[in-house]
Amino acid sequence: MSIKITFIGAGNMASSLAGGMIAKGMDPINITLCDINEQQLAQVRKQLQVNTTRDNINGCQKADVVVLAVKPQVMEQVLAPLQGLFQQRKPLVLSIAAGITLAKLQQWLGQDMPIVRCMPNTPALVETGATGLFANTNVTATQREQARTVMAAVGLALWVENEDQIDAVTAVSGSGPAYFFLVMEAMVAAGTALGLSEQVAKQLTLQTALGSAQMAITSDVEPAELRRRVTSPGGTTERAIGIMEDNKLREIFAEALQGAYQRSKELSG
Ligand SMILES: NC(=O)C1=CN([C@@H]2O[C@H](COP(=O)(O)OP(=O)(O)OC[C@H]3O[C@@H](n4cnc5c(N)ncnc54)[C@H](O)[C@@H]3O)[C@@H](O)[C@H]2O)C=CC1
Ligand SMILES: O=C(O)[C@@H]1CCC=N1
Repeated sequence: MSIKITFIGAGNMASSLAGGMIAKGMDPINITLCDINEQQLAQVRKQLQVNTTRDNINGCQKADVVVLAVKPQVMEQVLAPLQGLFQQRKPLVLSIAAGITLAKLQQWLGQDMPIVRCMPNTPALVETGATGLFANTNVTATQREQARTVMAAVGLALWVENEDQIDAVTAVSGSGPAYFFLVMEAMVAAGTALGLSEQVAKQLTLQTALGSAQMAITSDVEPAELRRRVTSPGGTTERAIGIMEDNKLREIFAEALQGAYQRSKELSG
């Protein structure tokens, strides 16, 4: 990939995406990260050997693709000074901000800008990210492929059918790693309470998470059936799953994801 990519914002997500792209073979010389925080820039320079700048306009001068990776709350003020340059150069803009609609981005950058809303997640850092994408009508077929290729460099990249589904993607996979990390935390704590050392409980938990995901991904069988195969009648799993069902685990997930979906909508203001 010899396209030039600039990230506005050099935080968690930008460094995960840039790190994943470099791990996939992209030359860091073609990657620029912009941030107002010099410490943040020093860290990514050291970690990734990318170009960095505190000047967003300067950082976007040569970019073919600009990834908007600042918090949704500051997006409007960050984009205002960039509108002139973007109108001249028309780079492909990928926004990863939760809840910021294409309508808002077009209002801030120009109605004719090619923009793709993307919702990645942090496992992009280890090339196992999951991203949902939706493009506005200014994006050409070549640019669609460019956007997909950028995100596919760090994992699964899927187009969704309409913009509303990006909020659902945010609830499922954007925020999703945090749900699994919480489950890991809870299992390690519970295993430790049962007498295992924290280190052993952690290793067993993480390997179990990895193995379960691997099985679910590679098998033709549905997760529900894989679960049943672990659950011997009258056995230990049945007892544990029964307690989870009695405590309404499914309802908790339904409510939690509905909350994330609603919050994604609220962030669009
Ligand atoms: N963290 C996650 O798991 C995911 C986050 N997102 C989205 O990614 C975006 C970034 O999130 P994080 O990386 O977690 O946030 P972060 O807080 O780690 O990074 C944001 C960076 O933007 C910088 N910044 C603030 N004002 C700036 C300006 N005027 N010019 C340049 N840089 C500026 C901050 O200094 C900070 O380093 C958000 O919009 C979020 O909704 C999307 C998917 C997953
Ligand atoms: O929590 C958030 O708002 C962002 C979006 C998805 C993951 N992190």
